Amino acid sequence: MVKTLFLGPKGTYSHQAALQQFGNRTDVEYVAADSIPKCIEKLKDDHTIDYSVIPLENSTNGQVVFSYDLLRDLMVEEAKLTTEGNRVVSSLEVIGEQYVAIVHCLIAAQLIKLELLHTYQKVVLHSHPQVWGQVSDYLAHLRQQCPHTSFEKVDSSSTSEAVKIAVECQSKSAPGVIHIAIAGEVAAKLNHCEVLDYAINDRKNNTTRFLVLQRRAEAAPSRTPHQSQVSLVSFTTKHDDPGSLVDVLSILKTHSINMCSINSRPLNRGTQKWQYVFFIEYYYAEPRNWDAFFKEIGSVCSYWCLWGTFPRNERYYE
Ligand SMILES: O=C(O)C(=O)C[C@]1(C(=O)O)C=C[C@@H](O)C=C1
Repeated sequence: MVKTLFLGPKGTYSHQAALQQFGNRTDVEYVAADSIPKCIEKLKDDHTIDYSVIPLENSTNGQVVFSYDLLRDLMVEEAKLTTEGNRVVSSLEVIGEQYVAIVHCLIAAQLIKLELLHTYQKVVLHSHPQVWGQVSDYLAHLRQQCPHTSFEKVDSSSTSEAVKIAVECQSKSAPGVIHIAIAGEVAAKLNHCEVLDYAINDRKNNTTRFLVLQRRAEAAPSRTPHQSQVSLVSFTTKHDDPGSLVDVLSILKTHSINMCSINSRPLNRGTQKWQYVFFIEYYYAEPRNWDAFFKEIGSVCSYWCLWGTFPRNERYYE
């Protein structure tokens, strides 16, 4: 048996991503983690775990910063331990990606007509913080429909956990207060709840991208990427050098490598502010001189980490 971690409990979109990655295998045990950091920490430290699935970005409201910050912290932490020059050889590597269609629903313990929501004094909404930016227009409209109702948002560790919490809170709530979770339909079914409204995300093609990670195999063959593969690299520049970021990106251009994403997160190093870790992803059409490419990257970065090279999931193009 192999074990994969996902942000639980069952019924989360992360659970769906893990099922998509391993679903047709019969030798996989799905282990729910109660936070995104635990998905990384347990994979790193618990060698009975083989894989982990974490959300990375959403097509409506962008980066899942919790995950980017975990990769940043791991690179900074391991820069002190495992480097070849200024290349950080991280203990984890990315081996795949999954795309999950996000279809949010309004979910409650008991069925009520949406048009009666305005009769409540208070609506308490529960969901994962990444969700609020995916349903902001919908919630603004809902508030307009309920001018005398107060609304409160409560963050939870995941969408499916939000459903469980809404049910627990409802059983103890005062009259006139209703607890509603925003999650997927599977989470409603698993918790025997009612869907009050369906597909409430502001953008109907709302999709979240997930990364699949494993511990880096000690003697990992340095993967020379093949066509339609993607590489994820994080790096810090020599901040005070003018054009230091351009120096890194121009190496991609020199080697005719196409960057398909760039993100940054605060470096949070000591008391210095406004310094960043950059994350880039790239792919290319023909094989490259990777040794030369990596040598040049290393020459202009403070330190850098190749998180992995993995097949481009065809759902990227949908
Ligand atoms: O809470 C879940 O269901 C998750 O899988 C986490 C997560 C996220 O962190 O982005 C994944 C997809 C959605 O965008 C909402 C939440």
